[in-house]
Amino acid sequence: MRTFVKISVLLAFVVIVLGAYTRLTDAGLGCPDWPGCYGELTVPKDAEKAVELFPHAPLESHKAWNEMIHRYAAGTLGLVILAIAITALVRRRHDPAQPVGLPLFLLGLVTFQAALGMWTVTMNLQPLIVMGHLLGGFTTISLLYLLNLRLERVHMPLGDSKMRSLRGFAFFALLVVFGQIALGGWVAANYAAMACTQLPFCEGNWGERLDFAGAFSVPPADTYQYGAHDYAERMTMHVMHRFGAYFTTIVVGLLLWFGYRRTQTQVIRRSLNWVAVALVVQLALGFSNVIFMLPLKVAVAHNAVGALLLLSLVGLNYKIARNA
Ligand code: HEM
Repeated sequence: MRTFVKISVLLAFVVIVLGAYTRLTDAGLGCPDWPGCYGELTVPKDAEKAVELFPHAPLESHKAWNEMIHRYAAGTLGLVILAIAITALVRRRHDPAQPVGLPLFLLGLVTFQAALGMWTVTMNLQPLIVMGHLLGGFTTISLLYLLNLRLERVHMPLGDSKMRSLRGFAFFALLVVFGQIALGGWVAANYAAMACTQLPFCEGNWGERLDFAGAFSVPPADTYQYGAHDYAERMTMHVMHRFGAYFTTIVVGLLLWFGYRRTQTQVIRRSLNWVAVALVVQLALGFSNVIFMLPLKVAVAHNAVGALLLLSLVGLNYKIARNA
C-alpha cells in the first residue's frame, strides 16, 4: 500500500505537469471528443477520416498526442487510486487503524477529475472548468501526499511544543497558497498572462481600469480557447494574482520567521526549508514568466513548483499537527 501511494504521488505530479504542458501548447482541444480521440483509442493516422467525423476540428497530430498522453497518464493514476482504495478496504478488515476514509474520498475525487477533464473538452475550455480541473489536480496530489505521510507515521520522540501556537497560522498559510494557486489558474485559464508586462504591478493607468465584476465572471462565448474577456478584465485578473503573490509572500514569510525561531526539531526545520526554497523558486518563476514573456518551460515549471509549494505546506502542517 505504501509503495502504491508513493507511486501515485509521483504519477499525480507527472499528470499535473502534462496537464500544464497540454494547456500551454494549446492542445486542450487537440482531440475534440472524449474519452477517445476522433472516435479512436489512440490518435488516428487517417487525417481525412478524422475531418469527415469532425469537420470543424481538423486533426493536428502533435496536439492530439499531447492531449492523449495526458489522458493515458491520468487514466493510469485513476487505476492506481482504485487499487489503493481496494487495498485499504481489504486491510481495514484485519487492522482497524488503517486509513480508509481518505482513500475512498480520493477515489471519488479522481472520478470527478475525469468528469472535469471531459467537460474541459465538451465545454470548449470554459475557464471555470479549466480552473476547477487545475484545483482538483492540486487537491488530489495534496491528499495523496497526506495519505503518504499518515502511512509513514512521522516520528518525533522529543516533540516540539513551541510550534503548537503556530498550528492555526500554518493552516491559514496553506489556505492562502491554495487561494493564490486558484488566482493563477484563473489567469492561465483566461489567457491573461501577458496582460501586464511591467513590474511590480502593471503598466499605464491600470488602477483606474480595474474591473472586478468582469474579471471574475464568464462572458458567453462559443469557445474559450485564447480567452473571451476584454483587456481591462484580463489586466484585473493578472494584477490580482500579483497582489496575491505579495500577500502570500508576507504570510508564508511570517510563518517561516516564527517557525525558525521556535522549532526545536530537525524534522520541522527541514520542512520549513522546503517551504522556503519552494516559495523563492516560485516567485522567481512568476517574475520570469512576465520578464521573458511566458516561455513554455518557465510556465510549465511555475505550475509544477506551485504544486510543490502546496505539498511543502501540507507536510509542514501535518508535522506541526502531529506534534501538538
Ligand atoms: C507564491 C506565489 C505564486 C504562486 C503559488 C503562483 C501560482 C500560479 C499557478 C498555480 C498558476 C497557474 C499555472 C497553470 O495553470 O499552468 C500561475 C499562473 C501564472 N502566474 Fe503565478 N504564482 C505565484 C506568483 C507569481 C508571481 C510573483 C508572478 C509574476 C509577477 C506570477 C505570474 C503568473 C503568470 C503570468 C501566470 C499565467 C501563466 C500561464 O498562462 O500559464 N505568479 N501562478
